[in-house]
Amino acid sequence: MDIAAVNVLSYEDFVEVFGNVVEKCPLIPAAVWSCRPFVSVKAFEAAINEFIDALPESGKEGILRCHPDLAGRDLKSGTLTRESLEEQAVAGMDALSSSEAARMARLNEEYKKRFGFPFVICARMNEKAAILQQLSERCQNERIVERARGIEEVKKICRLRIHTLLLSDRTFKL
Ligand SMILES: NC(=O)N[C@H]1NC(=O)NC1=O
Repeated sequence: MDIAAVNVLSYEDFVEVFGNVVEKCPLIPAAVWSCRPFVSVKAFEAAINEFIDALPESGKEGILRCHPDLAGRDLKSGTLTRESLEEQAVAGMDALSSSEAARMARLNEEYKKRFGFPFVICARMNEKAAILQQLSERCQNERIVERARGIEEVKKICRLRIHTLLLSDRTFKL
């Protein structure tokens, strides 16, 4: 699917296709639909980023809170979204040793307790060891720094999800 095909989608189809480009936040593509026509995929991504940037800080934290923990409860219970499951598998989150899993769980809890939102990182752009290291380092940051950092990671995840959808056969058939 190219940007011309994206631009002619009804809002129902648009939200069906792009509804989870920001994890569990279909409101974002639903809002951005009215910015069409997009001149390019980059412009589509920019419209989403601008919408996110214009949110109050509480809204940005809300976006972060819609993300499942890495190697967390949803992965164990099989309730991750399709996108998140794929991303976590690429980063090896479904194949942690028991000591890695224990460390991840402990640091995820420490992070959430400190900031009030979960640790978010673009799993497709990081390997297991880098994720654990970043989680440990980012636990030391200030809350404002982490909120901004998490949102930048959300944008990276979103960009990769859009690219995957535009390349996939499923989207093309719509
Ligand atoms: N917590 C967190 O980073 N979650 C995610 N990261 C990612 O790439 N996909 C996710 O669901």
